[in-house]
Amino acid sequence: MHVRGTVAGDVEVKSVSTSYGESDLAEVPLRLERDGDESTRQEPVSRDTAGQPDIVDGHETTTVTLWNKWTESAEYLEPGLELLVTNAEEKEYRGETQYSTTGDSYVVVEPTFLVNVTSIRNWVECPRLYFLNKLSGVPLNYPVVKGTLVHEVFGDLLRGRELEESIDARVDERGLELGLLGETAESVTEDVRENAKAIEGWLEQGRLTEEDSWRSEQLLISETFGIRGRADAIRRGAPVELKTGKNLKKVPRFKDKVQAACYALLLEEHGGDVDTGTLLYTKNSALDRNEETGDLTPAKDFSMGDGLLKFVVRLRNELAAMEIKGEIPTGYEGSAKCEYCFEQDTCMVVSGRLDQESKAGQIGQALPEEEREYFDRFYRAIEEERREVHREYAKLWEQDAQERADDDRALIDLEFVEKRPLEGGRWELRARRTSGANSKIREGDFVLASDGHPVRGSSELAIIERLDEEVVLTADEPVEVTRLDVYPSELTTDRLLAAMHDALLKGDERRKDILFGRADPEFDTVSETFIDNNAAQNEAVTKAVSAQDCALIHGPPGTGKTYTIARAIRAMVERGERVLLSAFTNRAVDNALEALLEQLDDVIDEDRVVRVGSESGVREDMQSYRLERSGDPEDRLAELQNAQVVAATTATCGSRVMKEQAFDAALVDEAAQLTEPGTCAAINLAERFVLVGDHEQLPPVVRAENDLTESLFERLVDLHPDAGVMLDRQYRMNQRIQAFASREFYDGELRPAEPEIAARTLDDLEGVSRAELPDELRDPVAFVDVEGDGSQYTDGEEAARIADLVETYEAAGINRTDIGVIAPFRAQVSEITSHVPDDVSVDTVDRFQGSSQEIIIVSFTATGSLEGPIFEDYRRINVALTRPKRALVLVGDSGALATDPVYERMLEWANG
Ligand SMILES: Nc1ncnc2c1ncn2[C@@H]1O[C@H](COP(=O)(O)OP(=O)(O)OP(=O)(O)O)[C@@H](O)[C@H]1O
Repeated sequence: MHVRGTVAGDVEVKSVSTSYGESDLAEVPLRLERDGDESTRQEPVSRDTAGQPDIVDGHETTTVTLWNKWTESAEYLEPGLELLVTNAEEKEYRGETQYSTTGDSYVVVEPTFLVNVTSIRNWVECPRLYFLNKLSGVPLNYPVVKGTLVHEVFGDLLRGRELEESIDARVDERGLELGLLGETAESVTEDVRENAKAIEGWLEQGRLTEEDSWRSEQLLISETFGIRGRADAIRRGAPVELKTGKNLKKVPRFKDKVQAACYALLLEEHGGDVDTGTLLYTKNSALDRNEETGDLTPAKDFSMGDGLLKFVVRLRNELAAMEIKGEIPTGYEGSAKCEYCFEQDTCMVVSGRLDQESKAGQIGQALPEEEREYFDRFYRAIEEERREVHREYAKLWEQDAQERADDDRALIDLEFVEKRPLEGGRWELRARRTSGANSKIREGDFVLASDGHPVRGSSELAIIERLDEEVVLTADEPVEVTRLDVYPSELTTDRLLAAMHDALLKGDERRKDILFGRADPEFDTVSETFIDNNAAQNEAVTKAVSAQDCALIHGPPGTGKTYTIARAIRAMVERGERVLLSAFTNRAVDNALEALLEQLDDVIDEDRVVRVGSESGVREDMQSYRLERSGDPEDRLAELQNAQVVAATTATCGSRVMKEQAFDAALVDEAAQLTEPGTCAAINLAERFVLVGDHEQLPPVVRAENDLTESLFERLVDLHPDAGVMLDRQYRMNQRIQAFASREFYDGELRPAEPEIAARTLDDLEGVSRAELPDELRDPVAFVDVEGDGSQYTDGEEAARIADLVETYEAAGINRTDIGVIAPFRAQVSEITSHVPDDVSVDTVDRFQGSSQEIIIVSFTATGSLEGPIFEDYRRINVALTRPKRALVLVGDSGALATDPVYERMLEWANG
């Protein structure tokens, strides 16, 4: 029986005498968890449990006794933490049902906190090392790249690829990284070959006996133990870990055993019975027998004892509890000796700079207090964001398939079509969609492809190659795919942390003075005219070009932000500077790049402009600028180094490759949609920076509510008003359309750039006459009152009315592709989509930001009262109302809207 609940009070640890001698025990008051609908709940399978375990639920508080070594985990317990005890024993005590651990029990603290296997491995080495790794990320260095290559070749060999072919292909794929490291393909090939020999020899042995069954790298998630990771390989159901180092002892290193034991736990949860683990030290086979003494066999097996598995769970508990409590490890938690640690210096520097307690001690001077306070705040905020990612993982098993689909996180009910082996041992999987449901899942995404359940079924990490009526995926191993789930990734969180670390601990002092408001940004004198028909744009370019530190360009909708950025970059390029162009989304990067290419036409050669990004992320017409990663290291390096303009998303700016680059200036578009550390990822790479954005439009997209919700752009606009310029002439909207937004969000300062813009109407479109429209639609702004159907997130009546409007416009000669419909909820987007023809674009505000249409129809989806979030943030309504050029139609219940002052003013304007 499993017992799960929340710690409800103080935990008492004590020693008692039993018939076996002195024993430790901890009494934990636990408020038992109440689970959902009994009939639909599936329980995880667990070690040593025949059949389905029962879970005790209800609301009552009981006592759970943890015996012996589990008292170590009890030490970290605090009220509010979640606890799971597997295979617990039930007993009656003074009329109360209580529970205690048995010999088969595991005690898991905060099981939904999914700890990565590599984190546990780092933690056992030293908890402080785990923290340092988390903070600074893994830099680009040869051992890391070589390690990755050897792992890739290992996977290829297991999938039956030929050794030399695999090495050549894998080394080729890493051309760019190797180039940056100054390596040649030949020397790396040789190095990898030496390591791969160990693998091949060992595989051969296995094949001789014909007993081996293999599979390559597998992603495993345990909902019971709160662990996830990717095992390098599984042989006869047992984990095999590859290490590119040497080990001349008979037995594997302890930390390596711990890692293999994590995979054993994961495999057991998936129905396995693991009694051994294998470590393969590939360097052993490259050593010279005459020079080395010891056991040179690469493969070391060990038996997977119960004690080790439990030890691993206790380690994981310690880590999870510290993270949940937001504590930072000091190193005293473990027994490692600092003098043997390669990271001792780094550890001391970080401890010194941040004034953290550390076993290694501190060196250097502490950062000013306000910077340490900033670090603490943002560290916490980023970790909260990580928790949200962990919650996303938990939803993989907490929600059923339909809930996942409704939440837009899965494509379900696919019909499996076929699996086809690809060259190089990978697989192509095909499935047919049985419904046209919308989903977040896009081509190029990593997804969990499963035969029904992403965690409990057979599942693989796959890439979506194509997504229309049919889904085409590629994966390492075949799976009869019937369902795809969004794969939650911590990569963004990891990069935010590293960007903050770099900005604070490696950042230039002057830069920090600016960021913390200790100094004012300075400007050179530049008297050139860059743009002669728009004074604010000209001032913005002048500020960008002359900035010694930073410039901030505030660009309301349609004011030529992209144009201004392009013009500024051209001026910088003409001055011989190297420039980084970045933005939050790939789409924005490509848009800006397109505008820039026009400007750069006669200024520099095309090959000096490089777009860094993945094939699926970069727009079709920008592919020719995309930096190829594979090929000869020297050529790849030259291509990047030669580039005077590099364009990449801010996430990519945090990649190992981009972190090696340096620029004179970084220009960041859509900066108001970026968190502070997200912005730092780009500006860390440059001497000075220019942020362009509009804090009256959408804020950063984050899961948690904390310091990450305000952009650096917005903060700096307040902090350094003199470094800012607001573009005040817009090139998009008819005068009538822009009036409300200008008044409400831009102090009435926004105006049409030219009389023709102000006077735009649908009459300007070919074959269109407003005279053919009903009276109420002739004005550029119209309000259509619909009472609505009373549902919370959808409104069928509004959807039907919108379908009529589309028909009316069509009858007046308007192309359907010129109409956009914006709704506040995805459910209403689906509802409207099912009412209107396919070529009308219907979406949420978030997906419309940055684009424009001739006609925009807004569905408010509010009935009766305004309770519940409609466009819950006024910035969303600003975006929605500023997308159209020639006509805007608002559809909603005027009674409900009039209850909010902003919407009331909107109604007055629309009806005016
Ligand atoms: N100084 C200018 N003279 C003439 N046309 C301009 C000028 N500045 C911008 N434009 C035009 O105005 C339109 C909008 O410009 P742009 O796309 O740069 O705006 P934006 O502010 O980036 O828009 P959004 O708010 O959608 O991000 C474009 O067609 C652009 O060519």
